[in-house]
Amino acid sequence: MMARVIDGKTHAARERAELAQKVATFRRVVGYAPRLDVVLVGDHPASAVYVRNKEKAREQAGMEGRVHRLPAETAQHELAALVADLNHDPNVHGILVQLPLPAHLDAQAILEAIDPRKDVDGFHPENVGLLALGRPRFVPCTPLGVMRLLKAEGIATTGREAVVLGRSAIVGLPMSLLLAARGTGDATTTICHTATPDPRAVARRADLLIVAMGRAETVDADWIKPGAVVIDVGIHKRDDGRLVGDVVFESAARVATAITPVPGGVGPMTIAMLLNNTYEAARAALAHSGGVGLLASLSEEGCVST
Ligand SMILES: Nc1nc(=O)c2c([nH]1)NC[C@@H]1CN(c3ccc(C(=O)N[C@@H](CCC(=O)O)C(=O)O)cc3)C=[N+]21
Repeated sequence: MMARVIDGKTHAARERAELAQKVATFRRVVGYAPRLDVVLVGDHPASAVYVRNKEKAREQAGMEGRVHRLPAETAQHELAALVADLNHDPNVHGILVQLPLPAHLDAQAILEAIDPRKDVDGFHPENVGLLALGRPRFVPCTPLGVMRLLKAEGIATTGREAVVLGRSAIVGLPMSLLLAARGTGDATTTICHTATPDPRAVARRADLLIVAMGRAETVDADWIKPGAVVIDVGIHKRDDGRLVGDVVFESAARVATAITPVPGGVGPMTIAMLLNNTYEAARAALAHSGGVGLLASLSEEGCVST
């Protein structure tokens, strides 16, 4: 029996359509649209593609935004100055600095310079801390997208064994926090990383296996308990141009009960969640600036946060 293939593209399209409705109402009631500004430094080829995809999705959702393209040799203080400008611009609700940054720049310092209330990536230490404490504000888009995908597919996590392969700050760590969180994942959650002696043996215990190790086509059928759900967060371009994940899809799909493909799995959900976070940032900014009456009108129109 081949696994069911989880269609992230369709789920993401539905998420974006629902968001577009909320954005249209927001614009009508409040008089402007949520705005996401993206900062792209240099000409990393994959980043250029991702940023273009984000732009397309943002426009389709009816949201405002700009892309700030800076040359690869931009200095730390120049990038920091742009971030400060965006922090202070009341028309900008969400800020995303595309990673990776060129090697001479200190990415951590830049991420910490972003106003945490505009940090729609959820990478600022304040937002990571809130998530760790079970009081999430902005949750990183990829793990949030995975949780939405599981929910939409009717895949329960409560009381199940979840294994996360990878402990990165942008995927593995927040993914583990969400899976373990009370009232969110409620799963028994294990993290495997580069110091785990036998990650395959641990992976094989998983009812739900999240693969985010950043190594092309590494996890095959031998890593998977029969009937497990497999979520592949990896994305790599092979020499022949083909996109692949961290999972050997054909092999894994023979053992799993459901699996995400690459492309068309987690990636499209990531972008949809980025736009959702930006909408929430705009709502929160409105509340903060005393737009209580307008917020009430939004709620009456059914635009409640989820
Ligand atoms: N500050 C920051 N925030 C990010 O969220 C961020 C980042 N930097 N740097 C790079 C990674 C990667 N990432 C992806 C988003 C969408 C797809 C996506 O839509 N993938 C499509 C295919 C895209 C293609 O055709 O190349 C798919 O999987 O179907 C992939 C990868 C966000 N990232």
